[in-house]
Amino acid sequence: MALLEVSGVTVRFGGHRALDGVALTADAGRVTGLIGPNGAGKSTLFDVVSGLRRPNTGRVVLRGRDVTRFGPARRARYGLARTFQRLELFGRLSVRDNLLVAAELGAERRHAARTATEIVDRLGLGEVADQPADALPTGVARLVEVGRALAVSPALLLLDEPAAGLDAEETDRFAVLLRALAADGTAVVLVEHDMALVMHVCDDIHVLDLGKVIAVGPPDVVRRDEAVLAAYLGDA
Ligand SMILES: Nc1ncnc2c1ncn2[C@@H]1O[C@H](COP(=O)(O)OP(=O)(O)OP(=O)(O)O)[C@@H](O)[C@H]1O
Repeated sequence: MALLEVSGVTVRFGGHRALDGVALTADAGRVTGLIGPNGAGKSTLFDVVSGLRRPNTGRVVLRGRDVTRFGPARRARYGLARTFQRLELFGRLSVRDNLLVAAELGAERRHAARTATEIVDRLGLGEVADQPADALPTGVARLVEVGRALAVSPALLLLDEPAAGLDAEETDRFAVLLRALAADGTAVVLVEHDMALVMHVCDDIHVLDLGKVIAVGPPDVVRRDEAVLAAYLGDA
């Protein structure tokens, strides 16, 4: 059984179907890409999976449990964590304290300080650990945002455009981190516009266009799919 199984999800905003019968699965130990042109419905699907938006139809099953009616906090207790496109850091708190606050929400809150230190090391944030978050360049702030999600040791990690603002070297390091997280058994779902990164790190990719899944498969298959090429050319 997949760690995350989304089926038949429809979300309507007035007369507009932002999602239309969407299915998505994500497995432990794999990086699953979720791509598509602007407005395809990626963030809306993340909102449905994380419990911020109730779908009009469809189900979200996490670790075998139907969580469709659960709110975000209850889903977090089932092992779900996410990052947002818009950064959600506490600007005046240091990087370490941002991580600490997040770690104190997790099951291992007694070891929060140790967890924060481990994440500082893992993400290479040592030099900025004592700086306030609002003094950070965007790329580094995004890494801290990922660190906050990691602080609760999630089974399912949803990342919404985590590489936006990273330079080439930071992106390479980030790719290594994503593969390491998967190797540790995390199910990672990645929404990302950096296609080179997506094609490099993902095991499987779901492609959304205008609220529908138009292709699913490994990178080599998806990148040659005619419907996918047409959707992206239409966006250009
Ligand atoms: N709160 C809302 N009210 C009305 N329409 C919305 C709302 N949120 C999203 N939409 C619409 O739903 C569609 C899907 O939006 P969504 O943000 O999920 O796309 P996306 O794939 O994440 O796009 P991007 O890559 O630009 O972030 C778009 O047409 C968008 O305008």
